[in-house]
Amino acid sequence: MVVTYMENVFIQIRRDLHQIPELGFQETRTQQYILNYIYSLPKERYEIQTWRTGVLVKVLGRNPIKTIGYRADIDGLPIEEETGYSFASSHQGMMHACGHDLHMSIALGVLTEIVNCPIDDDVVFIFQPAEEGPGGAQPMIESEEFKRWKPDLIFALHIAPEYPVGTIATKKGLLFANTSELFIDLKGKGGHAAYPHQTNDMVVAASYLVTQLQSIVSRNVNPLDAAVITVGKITGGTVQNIIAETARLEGTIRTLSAESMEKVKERIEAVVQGIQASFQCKASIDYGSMYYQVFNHEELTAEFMDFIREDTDVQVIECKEAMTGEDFGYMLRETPGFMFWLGVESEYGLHHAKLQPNEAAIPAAISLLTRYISFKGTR
Ligand SMILES: CC(=O)N[C@@H](CCC[C@H](N)C(=O)O)C(=O)O
Repeated sequence: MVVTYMENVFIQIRRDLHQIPELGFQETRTQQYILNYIYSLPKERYEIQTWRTGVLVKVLGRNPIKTIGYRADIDGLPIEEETGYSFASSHQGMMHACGHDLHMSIALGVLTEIVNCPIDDDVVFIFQPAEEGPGGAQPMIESEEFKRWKPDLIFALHIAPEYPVGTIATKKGLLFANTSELFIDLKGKGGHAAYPHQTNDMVVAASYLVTQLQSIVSRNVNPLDAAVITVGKITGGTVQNIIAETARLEGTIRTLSAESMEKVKERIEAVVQGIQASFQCKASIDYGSMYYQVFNHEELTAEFMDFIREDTDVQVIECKEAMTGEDFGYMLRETPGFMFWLGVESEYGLHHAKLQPNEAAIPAAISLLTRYISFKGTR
């Protein structure tokens, strides 16, 4: 494959951004990088606004009737990178392990193409903070800056390590699950490791709790209506010979339906009450941030899939829904549009310290999305 100068630019941008991952609402260096790049483009072709650590750019159409929205998320994850890249994260304990570095570089590539070759309609590029948490989409939608340029249709992509480069996967209707974070704090009575009868051990209570939580999905949720409870982190205790007075579970709940989310939460509360009674401890539950499901607009999704089938050499796959969460669901609740997976073929998956997306997906996506936006926004 011949890599052109332009392709190299956006691969380099991905690498630059990969080195500076920042957590939700702390993306100040990322924001500055995006702003600096956009300021290098011809100024008469676009308008720009910032919102917290996000950026909104309106590329002005020649004769606009509608506004097309394209959203890219910009935050990283609290993971210590293990890729061995020469351009690995320079921020200790943080990594772009969910591909938002590619999301940003692709969006900047499409933005550049549309600036250089304007279409009829306006296109708003939304660089949104805090997708991984605590959720930037909902407060961004409520902002004056977003309302000022509210799109008439909107789309977003997410990289997919399991699909080859040159593949798009999506479906009409439900694509991603409803999510809720889950934090459970346990407080018992600590003490000497040799005197367990004088204590209420929160390491033991937390262990029982994790095990009991597993029975909710297998025994309380209709097996045809999928759900997930994952406890991703447990902390508790201080040292090997002291019985732990406190423990904390951090996790996430995923359900395909809103009803199952209610049911799962009811059952978690009941199980936690049982733990309080059996271990004579106090427990508190905090659901953190919740994301609304990603539900793709029927006609726009079908049109996008047909566009790919007819107009490009990219392969389109009709995929199943996934238990991933995305706060882009809030944008789709307000504005018709869709989300899709972009194949980047990596041996290691999303949220893995060795995620290594194939960068050939960057120019391919820039080309495809530029053509799609031109098709939607040119009369
Ligand atoms: C695409 C993706 O991986 N999204 C995240 C969204 C996280 C939502 C929230 N922090 C939670 O954990 O519930 C995901 O983990 O699916």
